[in-house]
Amino acid sequence: MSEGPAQTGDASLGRRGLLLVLSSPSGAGKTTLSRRLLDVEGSQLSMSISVTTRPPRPGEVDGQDYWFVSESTFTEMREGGRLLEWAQVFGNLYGTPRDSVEAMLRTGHDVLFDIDWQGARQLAEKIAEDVVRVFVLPPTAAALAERLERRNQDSASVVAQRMAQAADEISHWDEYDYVIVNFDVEESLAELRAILLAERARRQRLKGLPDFVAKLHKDLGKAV
Ligand SMILES: Nc1ncnc2c1ncn2[C@@H]1O[C@H](COP(=O)(O)OP(=O)(O)OP(=O)(O)O)[C@@H](O)[C@H]1O
Ligand SMILES: Nc1nc2c(ncn2[C@@H]2O[C@H](COP(=O)(O)O)[C@@H](O)[C@H]2O)c(=O)[nH]1
Repeated sequence: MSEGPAQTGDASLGRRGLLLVLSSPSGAGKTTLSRRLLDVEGSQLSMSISVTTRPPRPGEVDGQDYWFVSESTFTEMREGGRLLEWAQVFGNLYGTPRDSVEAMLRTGHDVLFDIDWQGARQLAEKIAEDVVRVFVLPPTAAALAERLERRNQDSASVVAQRMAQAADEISHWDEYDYVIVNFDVEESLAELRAILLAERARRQRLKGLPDFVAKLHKDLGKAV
C-alpha cells in the first residue's frame, strides 16, 4: 500500500514509506520521544494523528495531539472502514484514520505512530512488511509511577488505573522488533534514529534497487 516517491538519500531507489510504531505502558515516554524524533527528522517523518473519545488534557490541541471526537463519530468512522486500526484503552476509544496515513505514505513519507499493543498488532497483520515496531520500557516501576505523577495531567485515579494496566501492556514486549529502555531521552532518541536509519536501508523497501543494480552492471560492462 505504501509505494511512494523516494526521499533524500535513496532518491533513485524508489523507497517505500515505512510505518514506525511506538508502544509502551502509559508514561514510559512515547510522546516525548515522538516529538523529539519529529523535530530532528523534519519532513521525512510525519506523525499519525489518532482520533479519540478521551477528553483533551490541559494544553492538548484538537488536530495536533489528537482529533477529539464523540463516541458516535468514532463508531461511524470505524463502521465506515475509515480506521486502519482501533482499540479501547483505559476506557476510551482510540483509532488511526486511514486516509491521512495512506496519503502520507503515498507521498513517500515515513509515518510515526504512538499506539498501544492492540493497534500495533492490527497494523502488523494488515501491512506486515512496512511496519517497524518499537517497544519503549521504563527503567523501573518506580520511575514509571514518578513520570505519570510528574506529568501532572491526569487525576490520581487515572494514574492508578494506568499503573495497574502497565504490566499487561509490558507483557506484549516480545511482539515488537526492537525494545528501548528509556533511561535517558537523548540516548533513547539516538537509538530510535539508528533504528529508523537502518530500517530505511532495508533491501526489500528499495523497489528501484533491481533497476539500479542492472544499470550499474551495464555501465560497469561498458567501463571495462
Ligand atoms: N527518559 C526520561 N527520563 C525522565 N522523564 C521522562 C523520560 N522520558 C519521558 N519522561 C517524562 O515522563 C512523562 C511521561 O512521558 P510521555 O507523556 O512522553 O509518556 P507516554 O508514554 O507518551 O504516555 P501516554 O501513553 O500516557 O501518552 C513526561 O512528563 C515526560 O517528560
Ligand atoms: N490502538 C491505538 N492506541 C492508541 C491510539 N492513540 C493513542 N493510543 C494509545 O492509547 C494510550 C493512552 O493514550 P493517552 O494519550 O490517553 O495517554 C497510549 O498507550 C497510546 O499509545 C490509536 O490510534 N490506536
